[in-house]
Amino acid sequence: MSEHEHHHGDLPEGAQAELERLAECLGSLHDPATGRILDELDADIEVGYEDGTVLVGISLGYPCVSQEDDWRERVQEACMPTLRGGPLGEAHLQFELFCEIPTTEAGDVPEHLRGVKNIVAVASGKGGVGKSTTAVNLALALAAEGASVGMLDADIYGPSLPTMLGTEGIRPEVKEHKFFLPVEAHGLKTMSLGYLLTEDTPAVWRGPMASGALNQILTQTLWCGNGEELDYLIVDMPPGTGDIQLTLAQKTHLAGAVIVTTPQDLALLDAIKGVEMFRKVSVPVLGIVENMSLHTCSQCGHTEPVFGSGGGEKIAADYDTGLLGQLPLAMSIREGTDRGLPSVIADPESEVAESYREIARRAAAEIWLSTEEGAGPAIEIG
Ligand SMILES: Nc1ncnc2c1ncn2[C@@H]1O[C@H](COP(=O)(O)OP(=O)(O)OP(=O)(O)O)[C@@H](O)[C@H]1O
Repeated sequence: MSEHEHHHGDLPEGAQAELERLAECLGSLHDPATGRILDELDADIEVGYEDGTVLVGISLGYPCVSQEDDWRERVQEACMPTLRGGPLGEAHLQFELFCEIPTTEAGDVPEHLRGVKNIVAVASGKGGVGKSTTAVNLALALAAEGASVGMLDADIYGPSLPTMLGTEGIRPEVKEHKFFLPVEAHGLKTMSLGYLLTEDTPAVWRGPMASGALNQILTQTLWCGNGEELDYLIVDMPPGTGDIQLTLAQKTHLAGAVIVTTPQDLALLDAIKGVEMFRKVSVPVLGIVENMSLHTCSQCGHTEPVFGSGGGEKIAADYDTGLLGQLPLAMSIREGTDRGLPSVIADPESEVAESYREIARRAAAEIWLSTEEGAGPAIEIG
């Protein structure tokens, strides 16, 4: 992410006070991902003046490049009434949005995880609810919003990442006889048990071998070489809330967890177990994603809640967490992951892709809130 520039210029008379008023107006802008105003956030607001141009910069703690035009419009709207008729009334307004991704402090970070700023688990109480599909689209959406992202497929029962990203058959390179190098795909750094287990691995061996192999890829994947950083590492957890999941949650120094559920009652009960599991190990639950919540008939366009409605919202309220978003049961979502092109990259302009990006911004904004609680905004004028 780019560094802030500092702007100085010869200020017309009365301009300093004008810039201060502008900064004040900007502080009351609403941030859609957190639902708070900038004054309540640890957002940096910079207001400057140079050669007939008023320069405004806002820096947020989650990736959101797709939102720059929207912010520009709102900044213009907020500033114009103040500027009009004042000493800077003739000035142009130039706006830039910055994203500065915070780091979740994780105590003693092992060598292979150094440089990974935030590890996020995507979990579900039971299998088949679309956890892996959500995880891969979330990872791609964070990357589309400007973050550097890795994805670890820790689903020992059915590693699906290679299929979802079209990387089947690739074997990770090994560095210094010690580390696996992640496999790059669609801008993500990825690692999966699927790269290590072959089709010939006998089914009876899969369980025990898989947990050994999982331990190996957890401790031996070199996510960041040469001083690079990774903003987010998304971990696709094995489904369920048993010992494996609990150990994994404890071992991976998580910044937070996203729980995926369908609106069916049973899946919801399982989702509650998921929320409780992460609470037990003090991992913040970033929110709930309700998957397959509506079905749009491809024939007539009619939309209906096949598995019931409002469930995700209810757990979110009952368990003091947020509903990050809802995804419809859509053929395009399944087809995308089946052919190695998840919705976010197959059709970035689609409503589904926008839903995933919104979920990504909200989840990342929750991490920002949990790392910066109570810090307050920094305002620079000059
Ligand atoms: N919103 C959706 N609409 C249509 N199909 C979906 C949707 N979400 C997921 N699917 C499909 O449902 C199937 C199961 O999804 P996925 O593998 O993501 O679930 P999972 O919860 O990770 O399962 P597992 O427990 O096997 O790991 C896949 O074929 C996937 O393409």
